[in-house]
Amino acid sequence: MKIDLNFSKDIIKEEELDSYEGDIFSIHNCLHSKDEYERMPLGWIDLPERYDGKEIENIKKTAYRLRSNSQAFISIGIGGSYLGSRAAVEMMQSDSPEIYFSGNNFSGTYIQQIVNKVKDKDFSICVISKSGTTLETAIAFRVFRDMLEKRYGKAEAKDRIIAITDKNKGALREIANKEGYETFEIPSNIGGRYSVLTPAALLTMAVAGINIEEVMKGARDAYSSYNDPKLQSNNCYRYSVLRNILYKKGKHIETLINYEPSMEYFGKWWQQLFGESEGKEGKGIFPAVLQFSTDLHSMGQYLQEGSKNVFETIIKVKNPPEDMNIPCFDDDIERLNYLKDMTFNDISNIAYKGAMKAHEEGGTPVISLEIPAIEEQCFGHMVYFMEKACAVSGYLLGVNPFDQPGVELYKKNMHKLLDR
Ligand SMILES: O=P(O)(O)OC[C@H]1O[C@](O)(CO)[C@@H](O)[C@@H]1O
Repeated sequence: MKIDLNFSKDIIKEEELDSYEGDIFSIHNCLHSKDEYERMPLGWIDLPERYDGKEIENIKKTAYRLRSNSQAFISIGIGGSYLGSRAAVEMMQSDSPEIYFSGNNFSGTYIQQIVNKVKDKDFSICVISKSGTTLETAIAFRVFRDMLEKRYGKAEAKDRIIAITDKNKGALREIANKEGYETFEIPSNIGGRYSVLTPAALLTMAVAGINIEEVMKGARDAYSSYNDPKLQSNNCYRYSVLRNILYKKGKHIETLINYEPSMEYFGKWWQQLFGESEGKEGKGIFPAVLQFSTDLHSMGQYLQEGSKNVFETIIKVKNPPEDMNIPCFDDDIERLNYLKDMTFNDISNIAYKGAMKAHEEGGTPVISLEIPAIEEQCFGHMVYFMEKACAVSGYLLGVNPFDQPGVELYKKNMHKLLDR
């Protein structure tokens, strides 16, 4: 598969893109060099090529067991230990068990609601934290671990708890070793927001019935498609360059727009990926997520006539999984029978074209990415496309796209206030 990329040609000229050829060539060689691989957490870059097939088999086995003994499954984690799996589940889950996500906020209401939902069901959990110390995750884990132990006794509860964390470090690794939980590893050279193609997200996906081998196949396909140092033929690098050109033209906000509601969490995953990677040293594009046509009726006003510091990146799905005809009635009071030969997706396409034209005319540049379908291979491909585009964007901007020093400050303040 491939991601097709188009952009507003009257706002960005091909020559502007071409002028980045040399920079891209150097960044490509740097990212793929042995030195950089040893210096930076770049384990994700060749992961689709070298991943451990045995581990995928083990994930599938564990997922099979959990799917057969659980009506509900709770995936506990935040940020990179949450958003990728939720994105996949919302896009592709088709059957049971019910999947809940916890440990991603401090809301007492939210956690109580999940407790209420699973209290009369057989359930199991996985707790995901690379550092093993994230407070949101750790306290939610306490709640559900306690519930499981009270319900099933310690021995059976143990078989319903999976811990996904660093190989050696952190409190979660310590607990898992002490209690004898089954564990999977988040490789130390892959940061949280780049960890979708590791057990961090793959286990939850597999429990949701998603074919993780196909996800990896899509990522492998993307790995070879975007392993080309030539800017002209590499859509992933072209996307990074377009963003950089627009940033330099004063477009400091990028909105990722989906027309499929099931892709909302893919947008949120993308938002963390780019926000945490680029937003530092007083630099970076602010990533925002919009859902069309819903938000055309609210934020569409801003995009059309508001400050001219925004650009749009639209993800268009060529063949959405479902469609429906527009119903036709004899009396036709609302005068809608003229749509009789159309489907919902036909109208969505027309809304897409109409909004894109209007926004471009209003001075908001549009990059459009087209994917063939919402399915496993496309998901894996898109994840890899965005991860690599994000790393290249960070290098173009001159920031380290793999750290997040700003997030640590919030944690420090919170712990001080909690009197730890
Ligand atoms: O997997 P962990 O260590 O719990 O971290 C979760 C998330 O928290 C952050 O560190 C931010 O606090 C993200 O970078 C990360 O994805």
